[in-house]
Amino acid sequence: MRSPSARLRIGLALGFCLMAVLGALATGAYVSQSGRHLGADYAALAGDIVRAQEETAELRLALEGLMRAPGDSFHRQRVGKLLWLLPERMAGVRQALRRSELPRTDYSEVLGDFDQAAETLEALEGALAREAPDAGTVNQLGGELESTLAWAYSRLLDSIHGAAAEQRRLMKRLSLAVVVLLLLVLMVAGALMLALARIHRQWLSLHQLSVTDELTGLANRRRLWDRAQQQLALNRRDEGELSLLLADLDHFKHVNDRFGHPTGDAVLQAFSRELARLSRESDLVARLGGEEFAVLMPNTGIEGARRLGERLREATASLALPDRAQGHRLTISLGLAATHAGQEDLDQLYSRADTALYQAKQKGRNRLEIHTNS
Ligand SMILES: Nc1nc2c(ncn2[C@@H]2O[C@H](COP(=O)(O)OP(=O)(O)OP(=O)(O)O)[C@@H](O)[C@H]2O)c(=O)[nH]1
Repeated sequence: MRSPSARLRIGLALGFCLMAVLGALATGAYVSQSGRHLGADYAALAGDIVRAQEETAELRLALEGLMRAPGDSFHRQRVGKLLWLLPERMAGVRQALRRSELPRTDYSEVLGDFDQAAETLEALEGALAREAPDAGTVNQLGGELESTLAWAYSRLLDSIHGAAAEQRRLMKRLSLAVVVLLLLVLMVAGALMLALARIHRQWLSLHQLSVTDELTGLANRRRLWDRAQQQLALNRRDEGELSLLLADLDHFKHVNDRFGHPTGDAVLQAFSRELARLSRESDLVARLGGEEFAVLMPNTGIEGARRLGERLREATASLALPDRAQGHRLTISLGLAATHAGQEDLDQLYSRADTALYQAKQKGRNRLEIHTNS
């Protein structure tokens, strides 16, 4: 037994396949139909027909002229030429029609008219071939020929104009379809770009959150670790120095117990601001957790780092605390270690700085201790 959601998925997939097949069939039919219409050269065919119409009328006039002046060689030559030209023209139009995209039903009657005109033409040639052609017969046959062909050609022109109009309609529809398609593509591309930009923004803010301490806005332990690893790798190449200063607020439990946890938070935030203010831009200031902080100082040796530590220790003692903690004297203990040319890994450097911090606590707090590598 399939679950309802599986059935729904199968139904959707089948529906999609059906729509895709129907869409493909409809598109194929439309494209082949349009292709036939769009590819047809109706202008050339119409041109041939108009010329044939003119020549038919010309034949009748030439016949009348010849009957008025039977000895006139100009009329004789003209008639002779047109009698040769007319069947040629009909054969040409016949062939063009066969090759054209016009449906046969549109011109089958015209082909019948052509057959009839061919017979009339034959009779006309017979009448003209007599020694003394009868003007009445010749003019009558000429008139019949003209009216048969004029009617046939005008019906043909109507069909061609209809087909050409259809061709123009198709062109318009196709152009509209192309514009709509283009707009759709642009809309989809735009929506895709917006979605990507949004995902990218969300990813950036998520990444930022994952490396930031929520309470203080400082870097967190993970960020400090990443940055320290990079810096140690760099120092191995440029033989630079790297100092790590650990700072731990003294008797912070007492702050929480006496003023409450929210005030303790506010004290941590005030201290963080001071720590960030006193550090250089190239330093990385982080909260490692609880009341323990760290400052990673690239290209800084023990002496420079010690000066920052002392400044920080003094600034903490005179730090303006939140109202509820007024009267409390905040102090910190600091542990410092430095390494040269990335000789140690981060765990070793951290461990030495932590040992120095432990010593500072042991020696009475509110002091800075240095762990040298000797
Ligand atoms: N308000 C607040 N307190 C915290 C936070 N994280 C840790 N603490 C408190 O920090 C105090 C740390 O106490 P201890 O580890 O005993 O250290 P301490 O009291 O500072 O004593 P020493 O480090 O030995 O000077 C505990 O009371 C924790 O509850 C925090 O995010 N906010």
